[in-house]
Amino acid sequence: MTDEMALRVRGLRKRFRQVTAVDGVDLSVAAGERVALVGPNGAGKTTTLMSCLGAVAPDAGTIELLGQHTRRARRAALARVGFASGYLPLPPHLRVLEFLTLYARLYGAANPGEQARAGLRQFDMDGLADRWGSDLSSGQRTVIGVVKATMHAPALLVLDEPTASLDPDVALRVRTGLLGMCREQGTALLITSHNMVEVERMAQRVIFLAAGRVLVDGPLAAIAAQLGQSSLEDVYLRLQEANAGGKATNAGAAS
Ligand SMILES: Nc1ncnc2c1ncn2[C@@H]1O[C@H](COP(=O)(O)OP(=O)(O)OP(=O)(O)O)[C@@H](O)[C@H]1O
Repeated sequence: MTDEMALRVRGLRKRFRQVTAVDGVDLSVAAGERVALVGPNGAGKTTTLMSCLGAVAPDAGTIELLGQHTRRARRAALARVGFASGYLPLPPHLRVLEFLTLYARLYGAANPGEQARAGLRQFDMDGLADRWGSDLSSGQRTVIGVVKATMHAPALLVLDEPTASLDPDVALRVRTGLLGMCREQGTALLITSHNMVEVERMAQRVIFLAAGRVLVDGPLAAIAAQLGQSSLEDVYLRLQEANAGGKATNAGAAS
């Protein structure tokens, strides 16, 4: 882990026609830190992530990825970032190992086949190596997407609802693999999820977004204590209630 920030976003704004999706978001993820972005449907989580990754062009704001301003040096920064979500497709006419080996080659691995196998082992998914992309279930495709996103040991891993379509056993394997990787390699993590148990297990800090704005940002224990709640689920419901009533709660620690 270095002193370099993995991600620093300031004043991010994005509007889609009549909808303000992101309305002045500031957030940061330190090197090696695990942060969850949570909030109700339509809060602006995916738009924030996509802006950070360059897939959405923001209307305003600055984004620094791994010390690089994305307007100037996005490509160099993105080479050290991994991204996975439950909605990315897989090529149907490649076997899983071929697909991963192709990516390992693109990542510049010295031994792409071995790197692909190691990626599958990390998530206990060796059994899928010879399966065709077209034959995988949506959950299996999701896990292979996570393997693809992590094989090159990224400095920052961005995950958009990575376990939404996974059964509890596979979701546990994915979480265990990810946490092991973050600890061993010092990978920073920015994850969105609607599963509050998952957020409690994966994240050291939680950023709660509603209507495109950050309501709370801080370690879960500090937020829970400040709001007098015992679980993230209760914190979530309390914040959503306050936000719906127009009383945004500023319970957060500074990012
Ligand atoms: N390409 C787009 N065109 C028009 N509106 C969009 C587009 N993408 C997102 N939006 C709108 O922006 C708002 C934020 O959407 P976003 O997908 O970022 O929310 P989210 O927090 O990720 O939601 P969810 O939890 O449901 O995935 C929503 O009102 C959505 O309808």
